[in-house]
Amino acid sequence: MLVIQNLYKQFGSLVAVNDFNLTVKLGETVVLMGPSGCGKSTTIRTINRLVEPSRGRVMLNGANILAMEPDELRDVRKRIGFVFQHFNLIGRLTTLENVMLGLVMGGTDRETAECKATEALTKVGLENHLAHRPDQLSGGQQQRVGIARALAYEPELMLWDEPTASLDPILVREVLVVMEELARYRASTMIVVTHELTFALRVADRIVLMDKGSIVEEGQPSEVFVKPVSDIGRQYQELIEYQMNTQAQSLAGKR
Ligand SMILES: Nc1ncnc2c1ncn2[C@@H]1O[C@H](COP(=O)(O)OP(=O)(O)OP(=O)(O)O)[C@@H](O)[C@H]1O
Repeated sequence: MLVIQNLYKQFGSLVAVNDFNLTVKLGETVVLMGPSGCGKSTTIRTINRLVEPSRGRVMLNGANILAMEPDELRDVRKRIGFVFQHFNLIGRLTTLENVMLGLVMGGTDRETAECKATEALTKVGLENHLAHRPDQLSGGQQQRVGIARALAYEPELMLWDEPTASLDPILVREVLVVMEELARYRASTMIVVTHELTFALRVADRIVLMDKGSIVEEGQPSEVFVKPVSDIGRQYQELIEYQMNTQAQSLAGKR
């Protein structure tokens, strides 16, 4: 279980995350949404201290990540997968080597690392691309390598920071399909920052809406998007209605 208590982050005079509290159950998928600049990325990055929060507690299975010494932090980070918007693959390494690299650097022997990396790449449907280099892959495939890199650690918690944001719409789908499968399989607890409404509607167990650094609303998609209680929630509701109406009208026009 992940328990985030009073998480707070200030950049100079700007409060980016303002007393954020959230409890995430094992295997749950929480989607964090909100307007640009409301603090989603900063929140998710403070969980494993890619960004050092100003104060708060992040308890993963009872241990406070924010109070950990470097050695302990390094160990706990092996149990937390992070998928970024930019895949940051190493161009001269193959797909397999890119996924193996972190494991080997973390002390896993090469044979075990190769086994785990192959298994992770198979989970994301890239078992036939092990020897390819990043420039031989599409953006969607490159992001799937990024996902496999996180999965290879068999993480108990996966943090996703806008994993589809740098992909064109056709490639977005292939990444969302992989994410959806992972969420349904409940292999790990997932916190996903995304603007992908369809994914949020279909896959999230819980939606957390943020505005100006604070949580303004949370609940199941059917609550937040159907009976919103916040302005941000109402804006998403209108957007969903608009998209559904537009699609219905264009379908009707084609008949
Ligand atoms: N390293 C930093 N130094 C100073 N200010 C920062 C830093 N990182 C983020 N901020 C500011 O903190 C606020 C929250 O940023 P954050 O990236 O967390 O928002 P976000 O909701 O993820 O936005 P987006 O959806 O556009 O990615 C913004 O005002 C941003 O400019």
